[in-house]
Amino acid sequence: MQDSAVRRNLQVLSLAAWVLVALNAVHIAVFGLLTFDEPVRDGWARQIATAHGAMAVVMALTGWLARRLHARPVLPIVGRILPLAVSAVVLAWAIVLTVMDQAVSSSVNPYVNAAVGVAIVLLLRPSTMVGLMGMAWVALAWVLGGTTDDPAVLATNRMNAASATALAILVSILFWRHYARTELLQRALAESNRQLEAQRAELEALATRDPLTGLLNRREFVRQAEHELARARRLGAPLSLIMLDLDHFKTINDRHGHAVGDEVLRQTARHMAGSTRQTDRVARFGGEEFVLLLPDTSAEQAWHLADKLREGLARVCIPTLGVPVTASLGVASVLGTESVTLEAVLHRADQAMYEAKRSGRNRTVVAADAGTGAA
Ligand SMILES: Nc1nc2c(ncn2[C@@H]2O[C@H](COP(=O)(O)OP(=O)(O)OP(=O)(O)O)[C@@H](O)[C@H]2O)c(=O)[nH]1
Repeated sequence: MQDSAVRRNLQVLSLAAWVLVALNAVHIAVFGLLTFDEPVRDGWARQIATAHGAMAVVMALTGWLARRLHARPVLPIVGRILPLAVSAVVLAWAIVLTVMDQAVSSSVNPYVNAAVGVAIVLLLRPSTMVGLMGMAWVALAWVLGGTTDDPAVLATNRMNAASATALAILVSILFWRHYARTELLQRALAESNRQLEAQRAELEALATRDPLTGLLNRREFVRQAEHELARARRLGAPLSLIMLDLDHFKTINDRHGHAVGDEVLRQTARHMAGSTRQTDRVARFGGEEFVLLLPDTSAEQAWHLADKLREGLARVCIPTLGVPVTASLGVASVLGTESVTLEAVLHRADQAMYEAKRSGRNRTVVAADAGTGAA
């Protein structure tokens, strides 16, 4: 049986078992206190009280076990067979009670109650239910043959039990079908939720990431940088930007092909992302141009990082290239107190980067108005 049905059975059993214990207690009290002058009736009342006592112990154990097993992440085999075993025990017990009752009445009520009770409380596969109830009815019909002398009473008891058996099977099948349909719907819903979530994540990645390098794209970078700039202004904290442009990238493309050019871009992106803090933002701004946003970072600290990046880039190994990759970097910083737009800071970093290109490439320049001068 599916895990969900077994778990649902264990959950229901952990409560239903205690309800049966309470019913057993009421029966023990009533039949234990009843006294009759006739020894047959007196003996019958003791037997009923004893049978309920035995069942109370079984059900208390069942309730305790079902609760423990239900909490387990992986269901052990005992958890899987418990609901079926309990159904069989309850039906066997009801047959015993029914036979005992024949001493004072001709009813099959205990069997009827147990059959309908099992059908309502537990979710069993239709084939299991048919087998179980079929065997129970055959057993009852057979033992009644030994305890009932009147053929009319025997016939009506067997037929009443057969009707209860059929009713229990019908109820059980209806419950099972409802469960199976709900389970299927829930699975379909979970699957479509999973697909929706995957599509949402994919769309978000498409909207915010550069597909080649996986870095933030320009639009998302600008959105996040605006937010960081406003935060820096509010807190009076410094903020720096590094603009990085690969040197002679066109030559790399022309000599080695676009695939190698793309690999250089990917390795550069990996190098940049791997050299920065989690709070920093790295983006591919377009072509072979990258940008880094460094919150809470002064111009001097940013220069150190930029130059470390530049030096590290030469060690990024692309075997087919033969020569090291180099880049020109521009650094611009703002103090928290400064009222400046993101566009203006980006422009300063861009100017500094072009200054690095002009003065020979493979170097880092800090924008003059950031206060540190060129390096
Ligand atoms: N492989 C590859 N090349 C790209 C991509 N985007 C832009 N490029 C190429 O990058 C090259 C940039 O060339 P330029 O702007 O002349 O710059 P450069 O050759 O690096 O020269 P300097 O910046 O002055 O050192 C162009 O050839 C573009 O085709 C890309 O996604 N993949």
